[in-house]
Amino acid sequence: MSESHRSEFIELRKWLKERKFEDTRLVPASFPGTGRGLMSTASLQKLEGQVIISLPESCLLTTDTVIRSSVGPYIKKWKPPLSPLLALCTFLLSERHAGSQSLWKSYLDVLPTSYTCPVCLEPEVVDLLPGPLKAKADEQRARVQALFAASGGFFSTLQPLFAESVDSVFSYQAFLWAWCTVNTRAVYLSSRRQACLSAEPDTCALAPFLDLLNHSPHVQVKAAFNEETRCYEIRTASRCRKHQEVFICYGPHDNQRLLLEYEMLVRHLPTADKQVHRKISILKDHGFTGTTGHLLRDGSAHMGWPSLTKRMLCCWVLGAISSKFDVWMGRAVLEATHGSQALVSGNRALVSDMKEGKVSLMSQLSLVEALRMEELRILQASAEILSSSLAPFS
Ligand SMILES: C[S@@+](CC[C@H](N)C(=O)[O-])C[C@H]1O[C@@H](n2cnc3c(N)ncnc32)[C@H](O)[C@@H]1O
Repeated sequence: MSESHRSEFIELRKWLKERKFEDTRLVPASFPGTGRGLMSTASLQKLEGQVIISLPESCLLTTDTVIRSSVGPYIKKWKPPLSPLLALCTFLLSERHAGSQSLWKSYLDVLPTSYTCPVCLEPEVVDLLPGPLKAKADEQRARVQALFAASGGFFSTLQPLFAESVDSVFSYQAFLWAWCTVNTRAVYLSSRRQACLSAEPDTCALAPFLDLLNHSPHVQVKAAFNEETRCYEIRTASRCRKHQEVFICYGPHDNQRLLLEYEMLVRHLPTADKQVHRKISILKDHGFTGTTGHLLRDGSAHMGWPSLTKRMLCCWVLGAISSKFDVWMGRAVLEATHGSQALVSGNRALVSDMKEGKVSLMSQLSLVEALRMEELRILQASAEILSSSLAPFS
């Protein structure tokens, strides 16, 4: 359903037009599976390298924008220098506080008000995440908390800019919102270097409107800043029909997207595999040490949440069963896969029970439930593949 009639999107269009961006081929819309995204109003034919969106430099929010703004002089003075990420977060919070006075109001008004990034989840929800994701969530939370704690001194220097206490403008909750905004929405720009910022890579830019594009692993895109047109351009090699959602591919760096990648690995199992030895060596790198006993111990339910990576790599190896080694490894992994399915089903049931008791955590628990469902489907698919691969040997 198109959302272009909503007042915030009408304002955003005006704002973009003032900055020389006009595009009638893409409109904001809400989709049943992916939520808010961009819909094509015309058929986008498969044309190698066709530009689907071209956003002028003036619309991009980069550290240049930050340095030129009211917080710029404070950033320039602060030692040791701020990281580019902290500079962007500071700007977002300062502009959000400025409200209707902000030049970026039209963009800020369409940003999500809350996020379900692992760092925002309640600890009791994080505990329900699959093991590897929980470890990443814990690490991410520690990193963000440390960054916030280390930034208090700088935030206090900004007091002359605000009528209210900087503690409320730059509260931890506000900081989390800004951090998640940058982390979930920024596009990659080739590195620049601001003399007044730390040497960490300065590669993030917020790209209003363009950042409404959702991810699909099934499309091929190229995204880059075009030095000639001075626009950030996305080119696609994928077809999109009229009134359908237009996707881009965010790449391999997004945690949740990694699950989707595993699914693709299952679907694209090779029928004949010439690289089985190489794959076995990869398996070993991932903890399968090469004897049945080790494999069972490592891959069975005893270890809690067996890593999906290991399981998927096993399936990959078993795309061609060429030796006895493959057969016993396959059987052991199949057994472990069945054990994991039971564990994942149990965890999912636990999440469903919790949802009934904790209405306030509903959206967070729904996310965990979706992840667990995904995990279950992957395990079921793995078990099916393994069973059929092993059938000739039983
Ligand atoms: C760059 S924004 C894309 C626009 C976003 N949906 C919005 O409403 O502002 C990235 C965020 O969109 C959501 N997203 C992107 N691709 C998705 C997908 N395929 N399915 C569900 N949510 C998706 C995730 O919350 C992600 O953090």
